[in-house]
Amino acid sequence: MQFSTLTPVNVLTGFLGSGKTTLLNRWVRQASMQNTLIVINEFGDIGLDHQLITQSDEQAVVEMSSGCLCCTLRGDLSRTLKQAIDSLLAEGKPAPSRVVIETTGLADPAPILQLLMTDHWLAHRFQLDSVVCCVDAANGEATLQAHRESQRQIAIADRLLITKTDLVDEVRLTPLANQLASINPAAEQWQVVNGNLSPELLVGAGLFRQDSQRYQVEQWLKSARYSVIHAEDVKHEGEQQGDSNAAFVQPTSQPTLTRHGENINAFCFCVEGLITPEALENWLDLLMSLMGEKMLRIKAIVHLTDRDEPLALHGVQHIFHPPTPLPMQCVNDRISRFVFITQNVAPATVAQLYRYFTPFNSSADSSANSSTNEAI
Ligand SMILES: Nc1nc2c(ncn2[C@@H]2O[C@H](COP(=O)(O)OP(=O)(O)OP(=O)(O)O)[C@@H](O)[C@H]2O)c(=O)[nH]1
Repeated sequence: MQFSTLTPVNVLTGFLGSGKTTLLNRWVRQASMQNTLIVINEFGDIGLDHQLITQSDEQAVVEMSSGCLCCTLRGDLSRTLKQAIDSLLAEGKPAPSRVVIETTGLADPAPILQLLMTDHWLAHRFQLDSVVCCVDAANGEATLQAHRESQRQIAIADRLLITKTDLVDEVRLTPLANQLASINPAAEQWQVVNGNLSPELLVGAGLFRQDSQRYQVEQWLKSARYSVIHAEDVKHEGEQQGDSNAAFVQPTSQPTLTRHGENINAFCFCVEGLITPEALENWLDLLMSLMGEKMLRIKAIVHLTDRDEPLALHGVQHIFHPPTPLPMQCVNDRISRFVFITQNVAPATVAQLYRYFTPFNSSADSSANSSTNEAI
């Protein structure tokens, strides 16, 4: 098995004023962050954040201003990284061993993740390690109610940092923490004052861990944190009425909706038994063409009929990373698990569309054990 040599990328997001720069300033001073390239994206011609970052010989800081990386500056990320790396090499310095991208406070992180997957130059050199999102303990709840961008930043994150906890008491903190968990049940939550947090807690959420040279499947997928819907529980109308051309009926489990207008749904869809590559491709194609914009993030471990080893899939909106074949010993069973983080997509819809491409009983002839996941 060839191990990944791609440079890890950490995306630091969070709403305006949530404490990103304060955190970054502390973060990059840590010894483990030596040889990190920091990319700061700011609105406006005169960016200030980069001036707030303590610079040293060990790190390079580059700034991308005059627009937002998630909309107008997409093509500029590869150019910026390439130029920065070229000038480091020209100065006789090593290529960076990590890249941290601080987004603007209004950025939707999804397009930035997409960019890492779709830009040829980037995809062959870098891989996402974690999305870290700062949430202001004092203003977080109000921001969540008012700004869709904030909901999406939280939904897509691997780590949620509740900042400025010195400004609020437990009575205000607990509802915010619960709210964040309802939007993103799998993200680790940490409380941070003035950016003071161990850097190890910010990295290492990716599938491949550089430090251990191993794939950490369950730490990456965190499927047990989500409410679960099983393919086997979704009834096809034809199974009840003997009419294979009929439409689908509702599955047994109902979606859990957050109390936000945007209804961010995070759930895990499990399939026991092997899936044909055709069924997987057709199902995902249909999902992406019907509701790609609403698919904030998809992670999956899939067992297919045409191969022994499992595949890891990672998608953002309608874009998928090339599948990563995993060593068999990375997983404990042969259950395929799809984690969906969506905006306004009901688990029922995802499950019903899956059944559309799988003939009756195809998922029932499994020798796999039943899932160990539990609904939240
Ligand atoms: N009391 C308190 N203030 C904090 C904390 N973290 C950050 N701040 C302050 O909050 C303000 C905004 O922090 P920044 O780090 O600039 O936030 P940002 O997310 O980079 O802001 P934008 O670049 O505007 O999106 C600054 O005045 C910080 O000093 C904290 O933990 N406690």
